[in-house]
Amino acid sequence: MLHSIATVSVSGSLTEKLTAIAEAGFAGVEIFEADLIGSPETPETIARMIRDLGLVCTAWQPFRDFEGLTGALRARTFDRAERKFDLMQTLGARDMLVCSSLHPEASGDPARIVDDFRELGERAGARGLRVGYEALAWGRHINDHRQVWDIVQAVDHPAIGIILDTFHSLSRDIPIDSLEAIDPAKIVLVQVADAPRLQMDHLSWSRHHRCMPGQGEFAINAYVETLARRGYDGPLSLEIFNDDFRAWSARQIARDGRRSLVLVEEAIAPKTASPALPPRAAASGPAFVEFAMTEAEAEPMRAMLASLGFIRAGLHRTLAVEHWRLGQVHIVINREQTGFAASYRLLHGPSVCAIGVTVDDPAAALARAEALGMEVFPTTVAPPRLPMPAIRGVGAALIHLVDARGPSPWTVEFEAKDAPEPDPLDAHIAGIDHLSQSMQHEEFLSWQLFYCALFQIDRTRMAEVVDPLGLVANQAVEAPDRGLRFMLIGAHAGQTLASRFIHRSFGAGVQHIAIATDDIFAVAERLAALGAPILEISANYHDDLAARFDIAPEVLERMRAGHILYDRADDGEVFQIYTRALDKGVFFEFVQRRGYDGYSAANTTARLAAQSRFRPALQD
Ligand SMILES: O=C(O)c1ccc(O)c(O)c1
Ligand SMILES: [Mg+2]
Repeated sequence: MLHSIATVSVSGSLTEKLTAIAEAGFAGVEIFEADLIGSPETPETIARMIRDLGLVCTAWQPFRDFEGLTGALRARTFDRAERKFDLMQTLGARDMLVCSSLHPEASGDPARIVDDFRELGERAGARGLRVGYEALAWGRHINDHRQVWDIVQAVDHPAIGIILDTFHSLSRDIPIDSLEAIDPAKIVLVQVADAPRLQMDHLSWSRHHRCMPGQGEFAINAYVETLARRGYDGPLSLEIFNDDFRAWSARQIARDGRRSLVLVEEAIAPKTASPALPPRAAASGPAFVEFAMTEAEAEPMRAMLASLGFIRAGLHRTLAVEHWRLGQVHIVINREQTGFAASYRLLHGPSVCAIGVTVDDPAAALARAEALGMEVFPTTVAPPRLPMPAIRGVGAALIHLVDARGPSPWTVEFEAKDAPEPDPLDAHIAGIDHLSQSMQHEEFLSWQLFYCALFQIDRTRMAEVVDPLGLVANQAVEAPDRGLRFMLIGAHAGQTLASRFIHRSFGAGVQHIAIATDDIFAVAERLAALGAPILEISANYHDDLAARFDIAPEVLERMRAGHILYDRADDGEVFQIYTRALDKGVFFEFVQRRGYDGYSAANTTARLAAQSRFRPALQD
């Protein structure tokens, strides 16, 4: 199916939109009326631009409030249609989208509507144009594609067909098997948009919360699969009204859109979609987290790591790079003064410049990333360094793809010179539980799609969490065995912890490293002995725990003393300890899960309140 997108889906001027759309590899574009009206370019110039960019104009849209009128109003609307037909011919658009009427005077009488479309079909057909009728979910009389299909059949005109839009059908829970009744030859266009399931009126839901297929909760794949199986092979066109997308980079959003359509096709026909697309990468977990810092910045970092029980396990054989280890948690401090890490440090300050993810087949994962338009970072290294393909991830930091079956970088690249014995805590640390990445809310859906496109990883439900200075969106993506988990934090503009981090680091990145333990009380004791900078939790929190749960008093006292957070859900429970942030940047968590797979929103709120005590005072 031809990949198309409506100009309303991306930000900027019409020419910026068209450029971004062509760059992302779309073949078609729907010209949205408001974008054309707002453009200083003539329709002739825009038509030339569309052609020069190698695009076809899939449709001109929307033509509103057409059907069901009488007298002068009816005459006027046909006159308006003729003018738009002129425009379409200049633009090189063959198809017009007519969306169902909201006009207060419009009649819902099907016979009148059929007459109107028959006449419009005559006029369009005479010019070699077509009209597609779309049911808006909030249309005054027509708000269901089954009604439109009845009308299109009754009109029975070669220039009149149906336009389907997944949002309008699925937001109204219209059964997908109703599509089986539609003659695919009569489908002018299929618009695709996903959305989260929200309780609100359809118009607001549609105009503000649509998202790319795979970013929401609608059964887009089943919808498109039904149409493809029925023989529809016309355009698949994204039409995404989304407040964040309007405020973000047109290029990024267009790229995400293309990626989402490739993924829909992969899901419905895995064999035929694209031979260059290896399957999603099986990832077993984070292999390491690499910090870029200067020597002066490395000193407090080392002190922090040592206070958490990490030991410096090795020094790189050729570079100013250190390997720190606690259990199976590997931290790298890169103090090189040239190269990627140094450039990253210059741009973002001391921060996480790369993470490693262990995958079964790095070459296939890299090929998939490339085929999905992800940015591959060139890495050519000489021994002793191991080749480790890399792609750009959140905040332009690298994701190194580490071969699960390859040699260990810790023994090949590093030398265990003067390494101390592991800390007693070592035996209680399994590995990294998850990494949290803070980002602007506008890019939140983009990174969610990125992870789900590349890895065998799924999303959990999005949660809104309260920071004392604003709401933040939290959404985890996790591998089926939960070996690899990322928590994505979407910060709205403001002073929240996540926003302050983004300002501090000049962009998105890893803010929080959660370490899995099997004994939180052993951790609490050891951290106290080592003098770790523990985040102090309000006594009110532990009083509330006593009210909510039946916890033995002596256990509760140990939690209070160790600043341990606790939650229980179903049959599981979770214990958490947080550290203060290092230089307003990254902080650590120790987490013990007992049959608890979530990310306690209540504890996140308590933790954010505790962290908020260290922010600068607000200015009036
Ligand atoms: O929100 C609207 O008005 C609108 C316009 C055109 C469409 O195709 C659509 O799905 C919605
Ligand atoms: Mg639509």
